[in-house]
Amino acid sequence: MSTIPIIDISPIILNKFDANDKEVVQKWKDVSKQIDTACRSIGFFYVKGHGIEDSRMKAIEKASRDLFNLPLEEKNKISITQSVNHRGYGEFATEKLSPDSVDNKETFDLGQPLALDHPLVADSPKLHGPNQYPEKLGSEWQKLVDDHFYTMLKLGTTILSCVTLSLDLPIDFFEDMFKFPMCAFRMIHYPGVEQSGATDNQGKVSLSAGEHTDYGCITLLCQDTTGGLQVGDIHGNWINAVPIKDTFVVNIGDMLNRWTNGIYHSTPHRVLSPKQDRFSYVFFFEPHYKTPVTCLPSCSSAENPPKYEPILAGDYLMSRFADTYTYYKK
Ligand SMILES: O=C(O)CCC(=O)C(=O)O
Ligand SMILES: [Fe+2]
Repeated sequence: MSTIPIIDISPIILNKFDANDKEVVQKWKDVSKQIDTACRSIGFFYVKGHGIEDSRMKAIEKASRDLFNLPLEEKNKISITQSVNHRGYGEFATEKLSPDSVDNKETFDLGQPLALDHPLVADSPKLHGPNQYPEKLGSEWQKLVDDHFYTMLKLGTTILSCVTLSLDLPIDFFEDMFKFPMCAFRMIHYPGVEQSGATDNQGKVSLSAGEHTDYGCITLLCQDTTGGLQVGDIHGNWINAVPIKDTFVVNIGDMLNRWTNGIYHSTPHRVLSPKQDRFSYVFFFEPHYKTPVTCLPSCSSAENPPKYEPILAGDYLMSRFADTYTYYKK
């Protein structure tokens, strides 16, 4: 059975990349190699030594409980179904990660707030623009989640730099593409259910998030101590991505799989129905809408020609959302 590697990224968190410092370059290469190996095999890894403080994650946990504890009427004032750019609160039964079942979860999505007159918003209003915040929780709440967005953006950028190094691309290759990104920070609440661990009469286990692959580039997940995330390996086994203190679970999404011509694996995963309420905090790391996702220069050869048609990153995400969100089909 495969295992999900734990990668200590502290050497690169503590040493900013500097092409003129051989020792530092070697540290970056060592960490990048481990990340690259995981991306080419199981497509999932844990990162530790990431520098994000436990106190921050505790504050985020409280912020998420405060949000989900609000009355439904209050939460629905900022419903994602009323948002033109996919931000805000998602009620139960809003999302279907697998076509077989509706997910048993509620969500809150937030991105980089851009003013309506920003050129990217004028051009691509479906995934760029303002956020919706719960008015009742005030400006402190808003500041905390906005700050967290930028903290996670920085971590995502660091991991992408490792990918850049591993794939022999110029170090600034992705820089402009991620300046005004479509990244989303998402809080998820899965309620505890009685049938946790049970199977139906066809032997199917009870799920709160159906089997799926992620749509974007890189996903960074912080989960509480409940457990339930499972990752599919190439042998058809489900591996438990058990909660490990002070780590993020990182995985590759379909967009990076396309970009790398299938070299990096976007791996199916799912969430078992928990016995008790479970909370997770996910950062989806994506470039701006107009980014052309075209086979990366180092990922094709005469024997391995590009497998996928070029597509704009935003068009790709939108096509995947259309398959997932029940409200998009109204
Ligand atoms: O909550 C989790 O552990 C996983 C969530 C997930 O896979 C997703 O939202 O794409
Ligand atoms: Fe996922």
